[in-house]
Amino acid sequence: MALAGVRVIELAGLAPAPFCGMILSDFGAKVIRVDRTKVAMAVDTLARGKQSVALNLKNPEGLAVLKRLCLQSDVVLEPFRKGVMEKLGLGPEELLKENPRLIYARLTGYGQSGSYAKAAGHDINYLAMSGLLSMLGRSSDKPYAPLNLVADFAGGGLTCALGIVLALLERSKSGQGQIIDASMVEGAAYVGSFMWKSRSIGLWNRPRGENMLDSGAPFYDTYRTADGKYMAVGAIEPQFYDQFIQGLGLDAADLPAQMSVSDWPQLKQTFTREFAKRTQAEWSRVFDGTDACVTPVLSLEEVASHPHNQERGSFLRNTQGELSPRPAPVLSRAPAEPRLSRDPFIGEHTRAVLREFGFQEDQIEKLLIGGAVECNEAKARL
Ligand SMILES: C[C@H](CCC[C@@H](C)[C@H]1CC[C@H]2[C@@H]3[C@H](O)C[C@@H]4C[C@H](O)CC[C@]4(C)[C@H]3C[C@H](O)[C@]12C)C(=O)SCCNC(=O)CCNC(=O)[C@H](O)C(C)(C)COP(=O)(O)OP(=O)(O)OC[C@H]1O[C@@H](n2cnc3c(N)ncnc32)[C@H](O)[C@@H]1OP(=O)(O)O
Repeated sequence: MALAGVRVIELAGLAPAPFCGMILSDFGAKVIRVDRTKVAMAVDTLARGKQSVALNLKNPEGLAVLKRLCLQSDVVLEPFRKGVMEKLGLGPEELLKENPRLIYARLTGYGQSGSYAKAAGHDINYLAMSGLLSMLGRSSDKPYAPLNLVADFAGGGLTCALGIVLALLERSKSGQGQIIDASMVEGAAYVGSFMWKSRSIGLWNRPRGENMLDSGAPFYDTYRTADGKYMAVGAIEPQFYDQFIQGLGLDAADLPAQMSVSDWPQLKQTFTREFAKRTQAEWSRVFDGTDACVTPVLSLEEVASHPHNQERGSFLRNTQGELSPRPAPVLSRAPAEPRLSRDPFIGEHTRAVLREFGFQEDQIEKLLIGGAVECNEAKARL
């Protein structure tokens, strides 16, 4: 796998950093998640392939353990508010001084500088600050966040993983580590570069929800079918639009021109009426095998059994029976090999990891007794 041999210390966080860690793990890195002690249950649902060590960072011995793990690793991934790691004495200056090859990734909402740097926030706040949220939503409705996909995951976890991979690549030439300042505001804005840069061609001249790609256009929207499901239409180019109109059983000569914006509301009504006449399965049979760019809106329960996804093996099931997307993209020689075993219990690998990092048995026992670390091997064996 592409990242085999890379050792990552991931400080447990909420959603973006766990996703970043899972990407690295899926592609072969050894990812050790540092959890708190005395926690009943892991809230990281993106823990595929990770190991868990439970350390009490408010205990000087626990802190010393973390420092040792970081100094013997390639990457540290931290999801805390600006200044937390420095307060612990584990800021990048300290660690890079002792391990100059270390890649120190800091995944935050607002970045390491600026007046918001220390403020609490979540995806919706970062999305709002990126400018993108103002663009998202239906006509005459308020802005609408598409789950927490854009800032937390695309602009946060994924962008941070890209930064780590770039830093690893650069380190293979320079021998030097570096600090990654991954701000979800900036990551989200960057993911939205097309929106920014396509303003010059007038793609976003109209109010929210009234442009071609934001559900304003009748040929780029979803439509309800007779069985209460939906079809997605993305028939932008004229040759594909023609096939769409044909599939609906309409005659283009009876309709206004595709790009006549003032006629879009009327066209939407026509398409709405037509789609309501058949079920999703019936419309899928009409459009499958054409270039009309019309597809069923599949539920999470349906995606894995759709023939196309099934043929490619796009979803995988772990040993617990849970279904999830397989890692993307697919590399031809060194593809991801995601683990199918269950996620780790908190502290399941404390002892094994400490041994691997050179701690002696008597030292481990002392750390356990003193409450600096916690071990849950027994729970894992039940
Ligand atoms: C929209 C998403 C978030 C969705 C996540 C939801 C899925 C979950 C959110 C709440 C969860 C529920 C909740 O926890 C209650 C239940 C708990 C139960 O166990 C499970 C069920 C729950 C219902 C649970 C269910 C789900 O998990 C939830 C619903 C997002 O947008 S995520 C993006 C958030 N933003 C960022 O990540 C940006 C960077 N980070 C930050 O800005 C801050 O970290 C943040 C997120 C604002 C949190 O601030 P906070 O004040 O809490 O922390 P920090 O200032 O960062 O400081 C951390 C302190 O913790 C100390 N520490 C860390 N590790 C250890 C350790 N091992 N031992 C000891 N101490 C530790 C660290 O030293 C800091 O201490 P100080 O404050 O003293 O410096």
